[in-house]
Amino acid sequence: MKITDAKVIVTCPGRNFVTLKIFTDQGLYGIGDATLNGREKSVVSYLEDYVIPCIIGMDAHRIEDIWQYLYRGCYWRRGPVTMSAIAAVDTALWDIKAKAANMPLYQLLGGASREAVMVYGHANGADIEETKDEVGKYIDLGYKAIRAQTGVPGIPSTYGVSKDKMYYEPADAELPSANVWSTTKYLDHTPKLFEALRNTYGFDPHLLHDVHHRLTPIEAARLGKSLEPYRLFWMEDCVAVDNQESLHRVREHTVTPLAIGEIFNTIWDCKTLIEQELIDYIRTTVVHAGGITHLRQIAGLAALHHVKTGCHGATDLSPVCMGASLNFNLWVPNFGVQEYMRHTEETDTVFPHAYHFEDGFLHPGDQPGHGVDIDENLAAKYPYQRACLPVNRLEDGTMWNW
Ligand SMILES: O=C(O)[C@@H](O)[C@@H](O)[C@H](O)[C@H](O)CO
Ligand SMILES: [Mg+2]
Repeated sequence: MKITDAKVIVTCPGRNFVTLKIFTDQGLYGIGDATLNGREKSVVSYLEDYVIPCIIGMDAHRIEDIWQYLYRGCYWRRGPVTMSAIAAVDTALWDIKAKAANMPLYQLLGGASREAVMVYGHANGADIEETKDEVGKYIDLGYKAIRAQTGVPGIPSTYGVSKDKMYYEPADAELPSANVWSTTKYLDHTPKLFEALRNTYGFDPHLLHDVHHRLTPIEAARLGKSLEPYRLFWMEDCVAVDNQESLHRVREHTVTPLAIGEIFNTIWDCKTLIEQELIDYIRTTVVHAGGITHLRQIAGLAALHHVKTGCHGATDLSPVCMGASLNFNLWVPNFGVQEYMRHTEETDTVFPHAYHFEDGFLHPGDQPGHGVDIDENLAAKYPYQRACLPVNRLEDGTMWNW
């Protein structure tokens, strides 16, 4: 089955999405997500100018070979732009292969290992009271796992807290908006949130929290220790892990489970953390980590070291990524949880999909392929709008991690 053509579709139904569509000589097509929040056009160019001309004429069934061709063949390996572009090709090809087999994609991976995929939602509020109410709303919706973020007194805006409760989108301006950060205030406040949540809702719901790369290892160790009585499902991105060995410091002090990896792109970015058993959940996802083909290898390495998957699933990952990820998650033996930040209604109509939510779980559906399509006419009504992720400074003006 030959690849006859491919095109990139950029649409902004509330936020930007980049989608690759690959056509074949058998009339089948497949789609893959190539969205890189705040840097979308670099992946568009990578695909249009370099990848698409190479893959036209190739055999669409040779997914592994095409992956290796794009990875080894570009010489400049790894990185978010390259790996998102490769992921889009890979996802579209798995979609095509599953359609050709007339099966949902998870059947090709090895079949379902579970009935459905546990997901976590995002509860957030300006203060502890509001966050408590929001967590309650997610419990009422049937969620078994909930991420909780709250505003910190004395800091004007905090990561993870938004007005649009269901559809949080941090890329909010043409130029990066400026946030202010205080580690001292955050470290004092956060345990109070989880104390309040456990006092109100007990220990049944899984509770998660995202630190978003803001602490040093010893500060992260202190936070992990102070959260131990509230038995979190995980503490995410507690430090910026450019220096991965530094995670030993956190591990030495706390048994709060750790999740890292949403900004990783290859198995090589995960290797130290997994092999040295410095994390409990790996956050790599289909779109930013080279597609199903590569994610499968990461999960295989993780399985050897008791590390479970916890795929990134913020709104900047399109429904196409979500569909592929759910097929992957239904199969992957060492599944942990899937993040599920809901897309807006406009986004959901641009990307008709077979996946559905029920009682805290998502199922990918049983449509042939990954079960997600794109309505190109509708997509064309929402042109690209430049949007950047924020930057973050300490109270004295020093540049910090957002
Ligand atoms: O855990 C998460 O979902 C995040 O850390 C994201 O909200 C992240 O900030 C965005 O994906 C950035 O585009
Ligand atoms: Mg995160």
